[in-house]
Amino acid sequence: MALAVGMRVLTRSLLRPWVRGPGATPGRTGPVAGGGDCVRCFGSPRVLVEPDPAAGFAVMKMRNPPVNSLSLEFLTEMLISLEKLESDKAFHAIIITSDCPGIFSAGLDLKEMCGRDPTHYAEYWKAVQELWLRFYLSHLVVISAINGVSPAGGCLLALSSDYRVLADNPKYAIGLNETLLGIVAPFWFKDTLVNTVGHRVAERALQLGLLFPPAEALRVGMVDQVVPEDQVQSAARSVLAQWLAIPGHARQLTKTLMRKPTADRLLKERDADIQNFVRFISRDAIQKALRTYLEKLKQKKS
Ligand SMILES: CCCCCCCCCCC/C=C/C(=O)SCCNC(=O)CCNC(=O)[C@H](O)C(C)(C)COP(=O)(O)OP(=O)(O)OC[C@H]1O[C@@H](n2cnc3c(N)ncnc32)[C@H](O)[C@@H]1OP(=O)(O)O
Repeated sequence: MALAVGMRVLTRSLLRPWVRGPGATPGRTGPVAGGGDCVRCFGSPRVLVEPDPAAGFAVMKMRNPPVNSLSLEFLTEMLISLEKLESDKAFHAIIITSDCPGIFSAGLDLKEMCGRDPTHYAEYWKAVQELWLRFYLSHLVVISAINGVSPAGGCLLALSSDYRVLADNPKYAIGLNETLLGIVAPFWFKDTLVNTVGHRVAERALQLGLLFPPAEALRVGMVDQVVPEDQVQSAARSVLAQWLAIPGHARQLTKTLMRKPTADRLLKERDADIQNFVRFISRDAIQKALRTYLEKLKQKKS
């Protein structure tokens, strides 16, 4: 409920054309982060959407610096952008990528899960569930152009797409590393991983909290392609052509056939999953583990 209200408010206030200033209207030319012009860009403070309706796709750029951590606001903005693209018949695909150098997404925002009250935890978890459900089941082709490190929730986001292209940089590790934080990946994170890499690889990766560098990620099937860093976006665009050449209804029904049983499990147990999360994350020991982890991240700098 709170998420629905939050989304309505954000839809009105944030989903505006990228063009700034008085009289800005959708469809005008405006500045793109990093220079150049962008025709018909739109978005919100944390999500820039560069549509190419003639080609049938849009690039969704995450820009929640410094690390694209998935805060409640950021999740909500991503959902709104996705919804907008899904409801426009001009779009058949999206490429999701990052605008933060070296980071695809640092995963769930630890500050949303630390030192807050149970109502907040419940609202946050509902938004995390929603993001996964919407991306995992989207009728659009979703390609991840992974141009940075992507632990935990960042990896989940990538795993929710239909195809993953990873930049070949040894720093760009990807995986569900929750156990390293002293927390547990919920069953739908686990199921998404199992569906991608198989049971044995997932079992080992989850227990050890493995973060796979590119060559390893490709070997175990966590990503579909590894390319030189400067070719991630072009490789994602190239592969999209293959996906878009398939009759849309057949591809969509097949995607649903493959993914619905996994999504249904969460849909059936959604409230219980929220309660589990709130109980788990509220435990003193878990709060302590998260605080220690955040502290370690800070100390790493000094
Ligand atoms: C019985 C079963 C019940 C199950 C119930 C459910 C249980 C809970 C499930 C929860 C699932 C959780 C999923 C997650 O996604 S948890 C998040 C995991 N993410 C990570 O481990 C990544 C942490 N970050 C890093 O490793 C590095 O920051 C990174 C490699 C991404 C970038 O390094 P870099 O050196 O470039 O940047 P800094 O480390 O200096 O970070 C810059 C600032 O950003 C802050 N930061 C980083 N990551 C996060 C984050 N995930 N959330 C919030 N904030 C983050 C970092 O602290 C720095 O902040 P300051 O500038 O203020 O110091």
